Amino acid sequence: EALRIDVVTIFPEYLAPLRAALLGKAIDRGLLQLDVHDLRNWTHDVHKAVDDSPYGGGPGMVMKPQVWGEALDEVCAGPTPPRLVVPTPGGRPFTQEMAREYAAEPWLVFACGRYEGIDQRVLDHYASRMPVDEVSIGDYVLVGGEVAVLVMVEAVARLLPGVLGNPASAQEDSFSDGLLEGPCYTRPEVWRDLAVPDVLRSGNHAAIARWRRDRALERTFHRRPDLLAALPEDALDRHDRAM
Ligand SMILES: Nc1c(O)cccc1[N+](=O)[O-]
Repeated sequence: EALRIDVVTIFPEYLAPLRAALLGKAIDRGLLQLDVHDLRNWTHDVHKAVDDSPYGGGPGMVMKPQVWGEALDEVCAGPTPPRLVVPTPGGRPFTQEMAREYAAEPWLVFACGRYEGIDQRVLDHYASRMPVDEVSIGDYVLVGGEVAVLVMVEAVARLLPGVLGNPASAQEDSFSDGLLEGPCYTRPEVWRDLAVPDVLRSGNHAAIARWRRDRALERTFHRRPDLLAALPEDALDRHDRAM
């Protein structure tokens, strides 16, 4: 059963890249189904208003509950409800583990908020009818949720059987040891006076594995010490610790 994805947004054209390249082919092959809906289709005024000023004052505008209610009632209609995913800076961090969870779902609906966000009552109302996840892809300020949906759909779709040539699980293993990927090289042996590290051309597979792990530990230590701290006690051997 192909994963079904619906996206509701005021900028449907922002989701066009999902129909290009690898993901476009996966859609053509029926590995996933993507439908993008313009939220303004559920407005009834001449200005197609989707937002209004915030109760309590403050800058910016808030997206109106009525419009979202009519849109999601229609988009989420079906015998079994979807999982509703709302990208927002105040959400739970999106992780590879969540991508795996989502790839196992039959139906995901993404609600893209703009402005200061969607009236909270929309999330509260739908939480009584289906799972609602408020999810963040990172601690920086975007203009809306559309780009976050591109990120999440790519991370999820690549896990679906048949989407990638070689099964994604192999690449995911690079995360499974909890370290960052180290440097990689290919031909030529020397490029602009920079040579490939000798060990990688030595054919000594034990030395190569050791060198690669050392580079991964070094990089993780310098760029993501939080990942090192999160490693299980027995993940690092004596040599690792001496790095
Ligand atoms: N960070 C952010 C935002 O500023 C607006 C919408 C969604 C997100 N996010 O998913 O991380």
